[in-house]
Formats: sequence, C-alpha cells, structure tokens
Amino acid sequence: MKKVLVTGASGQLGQCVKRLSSRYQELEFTFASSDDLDLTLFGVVSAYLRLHEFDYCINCAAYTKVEQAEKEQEMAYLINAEAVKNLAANCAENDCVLIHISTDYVFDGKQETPYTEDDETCPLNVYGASKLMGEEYIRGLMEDYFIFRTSWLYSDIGHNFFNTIRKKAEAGEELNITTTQKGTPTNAYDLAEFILELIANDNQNFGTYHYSNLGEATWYDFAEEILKHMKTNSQLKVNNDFQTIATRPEYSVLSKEKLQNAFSTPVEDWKVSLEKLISDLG
Ligand SMILES: NC(=O)C1=CN([C@@H]2O[C@H](COP(=O)(O)OP(=O)(O)OC[C@H]3O[C@@H](n4cnc5c(N)ncnc54)[C@H](OP(=O)(O)O)[C@@H]3O)[C@@H](O)[C@H]2O)C=CC1
Ligand SMILES: Cc1cn([C@H]2C[C@H](O)[C@@H](COP(=O)(O)OP(=O)(O)O[C@H]3O[C@@H](C)C(=O)[C@@H](O)[C@H]3O)O2)c(=O)[nH]c1=O
Repeated sequence: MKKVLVTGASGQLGQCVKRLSSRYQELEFTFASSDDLDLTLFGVVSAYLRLHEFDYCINCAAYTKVEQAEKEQEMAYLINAEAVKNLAANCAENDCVLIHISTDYVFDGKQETPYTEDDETCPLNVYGASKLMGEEYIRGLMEDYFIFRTSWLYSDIGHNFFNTIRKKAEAGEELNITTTQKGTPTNAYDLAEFILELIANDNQNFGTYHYSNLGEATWYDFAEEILKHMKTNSQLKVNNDFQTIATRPEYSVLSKEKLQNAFSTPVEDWKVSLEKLISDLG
C-alpha cells in the first residue's frame, strides 16, 4: 500500500484532498496540519520523513496571503522557499515523491497568450517570488517531483475569492470588482482529484506542469458567474481602482498542453466546474 503524506492538511487544498481521499482505499494517508508538522522546524521534518517512509508527499502547505506577504517577506520566504528546500532535500533522501503546488503569480503577466512551462518567470510580488524560489529549490535538489502551477484556486473551504463574493452577496453588499486581470479560476477539488489520480495511476512523468481549469476570465467575470447561480440583490460593478498592496499579473492564463500530453485525467472548463461545485453545495 502506498503511503501518502499531506502537509498543510487544514488548508483549502489539503481539506479537498482529505474529502476525496476515501475514494482511494489503496492509498494510506497521513494528514498533517501545521500543528502536527510545522515545515519550518527543519529537524522535525527530517526525523518525521525518515521515520514514516512515505512514498508520496503532497505539499499543500504555503504562505498564501498575497497582500500581507509584502509586509511579512521573511515569513513568506521561510514557508514558501526555505521550508520547501528542506522538504525537498528530505524527500529526495527518503525516496519520497514530492508533489508541490505553485502559482500563476510567478509570471509578470505581460504575455497575451497562455503561459507555457518554458516561458520566462518574473514575479511581480513577494508571494510569487517566494513561490518561485521554492520551485527552484525542488528542481535543483531532486528528480522525482511534480510541481503544479495553478491559478485562482477556489472551493467552499477557507479564504478565497469565491467565498468572499458569496458572503458579500449573501449580505446584499455592493460588489466592486476589477476587470484588469485575466486568468483562470480553478476548482480546488478538481486539482485534488487530479493529484490523487496521478498517485493511484503511478504516473512517473515527473516535472513542472501547469494545471488550471480551461478557459479564461477576469475577476469580474468570475464574480458575475458566481452571482448567476445565487439569489441576491447585490449590485455588481466594474471597479478598476480597487486598491491592493501587491501587484498582480494582468494576464496569467496557463497553457495545459504539456499537462494534457502527460496525464490522462481530463481537465474541466472553469464555468462547468463552478456550476458543478455550486450544485454539489445545494
Ligand atoms: N489559493 C489560491 O488561490 C492558490 C493557491 N496556490 C497554491 O496552492 C497551494 C494550496 O493553497 P491553499 O490550500 O489555497 O492555501 P491555504 O492558505 O488554504 O492553506 C495553506 C496551509 O498551509 C499551512 N501552513 C502555513 N505555514 C505552515 C508551516 N510552517 N508548516 C505547515 N503548514 C503550514 C496553513 O496552516 P495554518 O492555517 O495553520 O497556518 C494552511 O493550512 C499553495 O501552495 C498555494 O501557494 C496556487 C495558486 C492559487
Ligand atoms: C475581494 C475583491 C478583490 N478584487 C480584486 C483584487 C485583486 O486584484 C483580485 C483578486 O483578489 P484576491 O485578493 O481575492 O485574490 P488573490 O489573493 O490575488 O488570489 C491569488 O491568491 C494566490 C494565493 C494565488 O496563488 C493566485 O493564483 C490567486 O488566486 O480581485 C476586487 O476588485 N474586488 C473585490 O471585492
């Protein structure tokens, strides 16, 4: 039986993996929240991996507060880069395949066509830069890894744009949303399922990949689509002066060509997947 460690298990993606894990009886899971396994305690992580002899580690842990990262640079780099370096070194030493998640924010958004894995990275904010450093450590330290860059992850769990919009709409608040960024919303359950299928199928096409749902949208389009499925009197307005501390890429649609050539699991259109989640939520 393959042994799978899930780090950052109480976060959005970690919980999605947990909810789907019961479908995979052939896999033995250990779900470790930050309280169970703090990735910044390097020695503890080394001892833990040596002791448990995992076959896979799905790293769902990260510092994801894009705005706050501008003020807490050290913390962002500690979790997204240095802790990942330590995790990668220990996975390599213990023959554990590392499945790591990165972000569309590694790009500067100057392109007008979907970013491929070979396109030049140039993060515009601390979060993106710290995530890129984490990726680079992994590529330098090990061979048996998957890095999935994803974008605009959402679900019914945790802090994300989908939940923010739903809460505001339920409260009848006016929504002022930017049209200045284009990317692809990604259902976190789809990514969780994709990863679990990869493990179940023992896929060995190691490397860096782009995974998001299909299609493209602005944040305004995303909000509009969420509201379509809700009964609300909230007004939706374009606001391209929405103030943020961190700069985001204007365009961060990810090309799925490499992914679709290497894996058999189909990738869903973002609107279809959003509708599916909303109907599952009832
Ligand atoms: N959310 C998004 O829109 C996107 C996310 N990603 C990437 O996807 C991955 C999953 O993101 P998501 O689930 O949304 O993120 P969340 O913020 O929901 O979850 C991250 C988890 O990491 C945990 N964590 C933080 N620091 C540590 C630490 N030192 N040791 C162990 N665990 C720690 C947090 O625990 P605690 O709560 O206890 O601090 C939290 O549970 C991340 O790598 C992220 O960068 C990529 C693109 C888009
Ligand atoms: C809540 C809100 C946001 N916005 C704008 C601000 C910003 O430019 C954009 C997105 O806002 P958020 O802060 O919710 O999303 P943000 O934290 O930028 O989301 C990112 O998170 C990290 C973890 C990733 O890796 C990225 O892929 C991406 O999902 O929408 C509005 O215009 N109106 C609003 O009411």
